[in-house]
Amino acid sequence: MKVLLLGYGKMGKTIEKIAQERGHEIVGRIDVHNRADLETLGQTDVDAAIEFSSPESAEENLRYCLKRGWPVVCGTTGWLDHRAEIETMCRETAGAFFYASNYSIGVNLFFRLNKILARFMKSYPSYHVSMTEIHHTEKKDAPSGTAITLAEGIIDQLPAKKRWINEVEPQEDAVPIESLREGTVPGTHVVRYESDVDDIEIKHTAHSRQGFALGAVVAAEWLVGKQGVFGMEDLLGETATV
Ligand SMILES: NC(=O)C1=CN([C@@H]2O[C@H](COP(=O)(O)OP(=O)(O)OC[C@H]3O[C@@H](n4cnc5c(N)ncnc54)[C@H](OP(=O)(O)O)[C@@H]3O)[C@@H](O)[C@H]2O)C=CC1
Ligand SMILES: O=C(O)C1=N[C@H](C(=O)O)C[C@H](O)C1
Repeated sequence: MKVLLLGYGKMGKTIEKIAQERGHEIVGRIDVHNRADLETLGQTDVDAAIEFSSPESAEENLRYCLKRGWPVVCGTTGWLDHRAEIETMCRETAGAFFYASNYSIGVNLFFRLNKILARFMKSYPSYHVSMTEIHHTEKKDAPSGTAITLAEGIIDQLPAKKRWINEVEPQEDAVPIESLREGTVPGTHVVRYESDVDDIEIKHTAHSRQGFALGAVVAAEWLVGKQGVFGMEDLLGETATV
């Protein structure tokens, strides 16, 4: 597979290594300084683009890929106010777009566990839900995309919770998300239910970026030849061996 990397930072470089180990060819490494190189790539030079850039640049990059007819896997967080427009453009152009706030298998299992736990906790209103996410100090967005997906899973299950807030002070109708930025932490997420007498916590700790990068490459392999808007539920429904 001929892979175009849009965003060549920490994730772009980790994805490059894994893609090459899996036998793929990297046909472009685009960052903020060499965007003009995109114009030199022809329609058939790219089988799949993998977009891990910044909250400010993702939407433009995605529009560009869809315009060029390149299937695109996106992992960038913090741009989702524009998600509906990109999904519409994908359908209108008969393109292929895959998005996940987190590509690691472990986190996607954690998403499921989070929903199951929230469903249980619905019957125990004396427990107060809150979340903490910890990431490296270079992270641009807060809360993390993963934390937002977890909060959405809780809001789906707990009728009293209508929204998330990125602050620690509790509010009756909100899931509070605390965002901590420490050293080089790849990504840690904790969901907590606290009562006067005890606490229940579930936690996912990424040890490196390998899991995110492998998931993104597998998603690109899966996306080639498809049309539509996809996410991890579509991929994991079919793949047990990632
Ligand atoms: N979904 C998932 O599983 C994961 C998602 N992420 C998300 O991926 C994104 C990238 O993370 P990370 O690699 O750590 O960040 P980095 O800051 O290390 O890398 C971002 C890269 O994007 C480049 N960039 C900036 N603007 C543009 C542009 N207009 N076109 C092309 N490239 C551009 C930057 O260039 P320059 O350095 O020159 O500014 C940089 O090379 C973040 O949003 C992060 O939250 C991260 C891990 C997992
Ligand atoms: O910026 C990061 O590093 C990460 N971002 C994603 C997010 O915002 O959830 C995924 C992972 O936690 C690492």
